[in-house]
Amino acid sequence: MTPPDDATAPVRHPDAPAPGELLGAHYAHCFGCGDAQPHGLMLQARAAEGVAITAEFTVKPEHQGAPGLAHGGVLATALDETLGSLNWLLRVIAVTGRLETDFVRPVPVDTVLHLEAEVTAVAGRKIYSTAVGRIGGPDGEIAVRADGLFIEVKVDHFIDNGRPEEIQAAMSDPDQVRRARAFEVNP
Ligand SMILES: CCCCCCCCCCCCCCCC(=O)SCCNC(=O)CCNC(=O)[C@H](O)C(C)(C)COP(=O)(O)OP(=O)(O)OC[C@H]1O[C@@H](n2cnc3c(N)ncnc32)[C@H](O)[C@@H]1OP(=O)(O)O
Repeated sequence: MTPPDDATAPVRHPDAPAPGELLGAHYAHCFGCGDAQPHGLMLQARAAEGVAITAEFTVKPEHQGAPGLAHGGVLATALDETLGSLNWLLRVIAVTGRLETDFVRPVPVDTVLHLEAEVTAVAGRKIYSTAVGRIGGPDGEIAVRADGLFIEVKVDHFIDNGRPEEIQAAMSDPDQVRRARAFEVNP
């Protein structure tokens, strides 16, 4: 998870959303950010300065592990989704290769998890990033932390591997196609 010596600083794409702008879901059925997943996290991410974002996720009863507490895997999903959203600021399609999480404090149901994440380095197709999640407000105590290593892929990664029903539906959704095309022509 340590960038190699030849890694470079990340470069924000000129067409990246402005600081403060909501990123929006990359896919309506995404468990992390989609608004068509009633039990999903519906995480909302906003661009920040540089190659960084902030995001919020409210823990619902559906997200419990122990009574009244968020499931650790759900918290890892929130971190994964937040880190994955960073790649939209680079205009790169990338998937999680490795995710290291620290669970520092329990997170009760109804808590708003305030996440902040940034890309720290890029080396070829490898994108290194880090995130924290706080409770009790954006400046509250750190409850979770993660480091991510994302690997850049082509859109074919999804077309070749996804279940055909969903791929066909995504390909015929004009918004989804527009977003994928933007990735392809503005790498
Ligand atoms: C119509 C459709 C529209 C679609 C619109 C798109 C929407 C955009 C959706 C985004 C969605 C986000 C959602 C949240 C983020 C997820 O949760 S993504 C889902 C979870 N992740 C996955 O499913 C990934 C599964 N893994 C794989 O597919 C493959 O292992 C990978 C990651 C693509 C890598 O395979 P590969 O391309 O063959 O790459 P490979 O040559 O093995 O490795 C490249 C480099 O990465 C390193 N590497 C690879 N894996 C690892 C690893 N696990 N640990 C450390 N290093 C690694 C290699 O060592 C190598 O390093 P160098 O030799 O260059 O130094």
